[in-house]
Amino acid sequence: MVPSPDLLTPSYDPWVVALSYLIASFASYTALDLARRVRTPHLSVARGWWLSGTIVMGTGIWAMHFVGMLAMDLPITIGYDYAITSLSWLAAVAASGVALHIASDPELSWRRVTRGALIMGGGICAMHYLGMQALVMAPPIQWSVLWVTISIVIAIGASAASLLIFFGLRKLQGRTAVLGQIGAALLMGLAICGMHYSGMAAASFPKGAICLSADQLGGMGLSAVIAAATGVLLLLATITSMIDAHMQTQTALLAASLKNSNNQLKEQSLRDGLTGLPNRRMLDERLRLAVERSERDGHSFALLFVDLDGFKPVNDSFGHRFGDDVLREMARRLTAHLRAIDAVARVGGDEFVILLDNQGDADAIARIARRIIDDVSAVVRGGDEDSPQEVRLSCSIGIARFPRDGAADQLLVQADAAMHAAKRAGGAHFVFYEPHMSARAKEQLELQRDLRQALTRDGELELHYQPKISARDGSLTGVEALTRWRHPERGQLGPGIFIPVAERFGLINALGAWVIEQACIQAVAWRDQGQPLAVAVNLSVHQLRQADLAERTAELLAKHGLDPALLSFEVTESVAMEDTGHTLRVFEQLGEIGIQLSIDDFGTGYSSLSYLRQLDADQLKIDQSFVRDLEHSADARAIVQAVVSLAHALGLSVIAEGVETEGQRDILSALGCDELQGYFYARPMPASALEDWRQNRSTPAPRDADLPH
Ligand SMILES: Nc1nc2c(ncn2[C@@H]2O[C@H](COP(=O)(O)O[C@H]3[C@@H](O)[C@H](n4cnc5c(=O)[nH]c(N)nc54)O[C@@H]3COP(=O)(O)O)[C@@H](O)[C@H]2O)c(=O)[nH]1
Repeated sequence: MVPSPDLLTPSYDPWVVALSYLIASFASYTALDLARRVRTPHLSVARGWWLSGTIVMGTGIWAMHFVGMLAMDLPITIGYDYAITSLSWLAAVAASGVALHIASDPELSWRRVTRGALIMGGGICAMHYLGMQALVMAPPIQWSVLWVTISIVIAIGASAASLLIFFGLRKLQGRTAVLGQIGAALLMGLAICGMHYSGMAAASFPKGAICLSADQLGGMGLSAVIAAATGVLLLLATITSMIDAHMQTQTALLAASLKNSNNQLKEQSLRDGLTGLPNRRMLDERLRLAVERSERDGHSFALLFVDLDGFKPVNDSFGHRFGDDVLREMARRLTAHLRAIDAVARVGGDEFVILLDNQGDADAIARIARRIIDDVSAVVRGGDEDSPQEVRLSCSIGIARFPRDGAADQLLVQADAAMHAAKRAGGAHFVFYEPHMSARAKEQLELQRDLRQALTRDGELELHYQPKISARDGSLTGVEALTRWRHPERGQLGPGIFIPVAERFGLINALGAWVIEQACIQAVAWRDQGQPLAVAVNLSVHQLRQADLAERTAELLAKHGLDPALLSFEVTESVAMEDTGHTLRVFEQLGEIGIQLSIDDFGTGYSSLSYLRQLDADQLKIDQSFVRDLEHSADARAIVQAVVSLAHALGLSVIAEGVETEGQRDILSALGCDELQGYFYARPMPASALEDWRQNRSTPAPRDADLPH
């Protein structure tokens, strides 16, 4: 522009211009940072960030304007009207508030960009030209329409660009996001300054003009206000970064603790709760890796199946707490023999499997097996000071080697078969697997293969139901679901045959889940027929050890819309007494979702009274061995009497199983049993037969197919 002789010619201090650009960029950076956080799902937090962002951005644009004004040097003293200056600040803040609100929307449409840019650009212009109005000049400032238009276009264009940049930045992560944000802030600073200085170019000050507001905000006062505004910006930026650092630490802590919990859960699902040793699942994984390594490197490895001799009597006579101590001690002794590459897992009550990796030498394996037997045979001391206890156990070991003894999936069965051979030889002994031991192993393998298939097919597995009868009035109180397997070649098989196979080969949880779901479906069907009947399901120890048993059960109940009062679980006494801490927790969780719990085969194990009291059970089921002897043995009657009194004292009901005769029924009723179950009333039968039986209680129930046991 050519200077006009009628106009005052302002000059600009380049350092202050640069400072105005820095302030605009800094405000943009802080505002972008705060705006990013407005998108948090927490409403109150989002509002906080929005308010801070609004103030920072508005104040930043405003401060930039006045620093820009400070950069201008006119040959007269100038000052700004207080009220209009405050209004200009408000205009900047309001425009920023609207812009941030738009920026926090999840989607940015062109309509929104246009609206946002118009409001924000309009707000900036309002701030700028109000700010210029605060400079009350006589004669007034002359305006160039062209430059005013250019400044408005720049303001709106810069606002649109800011919104687009802001949305673009959302997709960036980490360092790239920070660099992107710095770039965007520098660009926005340039746009804001561009608007300001083109707006200034639009203003001309006539020669001889005086500033009527010279006595108001100007000179040191203006500098102080700008310094304060910039201070607010800095303060907010510092607070933001402190909060951010805190949040990042919190997030990192949370992520670490989540990872930790996940690892713990994963670890727990692979470990036996009582001994802390790997469980069957983890053993399978170790085996898979050992086979892979062996096939790749040509190494051999050995699997030792270790079964404690005489553990059950110890457990029965000394109690489960001592039994648990013994198992933990045995786990420790077995582990002591291992190298880092080996593994020992607990696969059953008193059964352990040792994997000796990279070891195929029969002599070396035999030496290790001998040492294990010697160690296991050392005395175990336990109990408390008042009643110290000590026992001496031994163990039988079966050994199978890979690849010498055949396919990887048969190894465990072969080691098991060899272990049984060691037992037959009197125990405290180890035996290497020989092919002639395979008959049982082969049968077990075939059964597990067939059972795996049966679980995926319809119709081979089915539930039979055995009625439970009220001892008081003979009414039907519920049924026990008992699984049957219609094997395509072997005919009907009883659970005594296939449940142990399912347990040994890791199929029991799938089978157990199938049983619970079928029981739910049947209970719903009976309920819908208007004849609701509570169904009791037997739980295996492996199911009880599932960390999410209660959760899965609740899901099944919800899926089928079944009232938990129509489903109950039976857990044998010996299982319930093992790993008591865990059992207590699971019983509590199941109780919380409304599942009734019965302690099955009661009297065959060794239950501590205090533990029984803590257990959240509802019923004791007297084992059929006591019922069998009732009519001839005063001891059996005394035991049943004691169990009934104990149960009732603990608030539990009592059911007797295996009732086969009228005499047994009468004695059990007289002794105070609440419910009775047995062939005297009915054998387990399919659901359809049970419906007939129900309708005609006088007709003898159909016989359960003869099952091989
Ligand atoms: N984990 C799971 N265990 C299950 C499941 N289904 C069954 N089982 C358990 O298998 C064991 C054998 O069961 P089963 O061969 O079905 O025998 C049951 C009855 O048929 C039998 N019974 C019933 N009344 C009498 C009788 O008067 N005399 C007599 N000699 N036997 C009788 O008793 C068995 C029921 O026992 P219990 O469970 O203790 O009530 C057995 O331990 C089942 O628990 C399954 O799905 N999962």
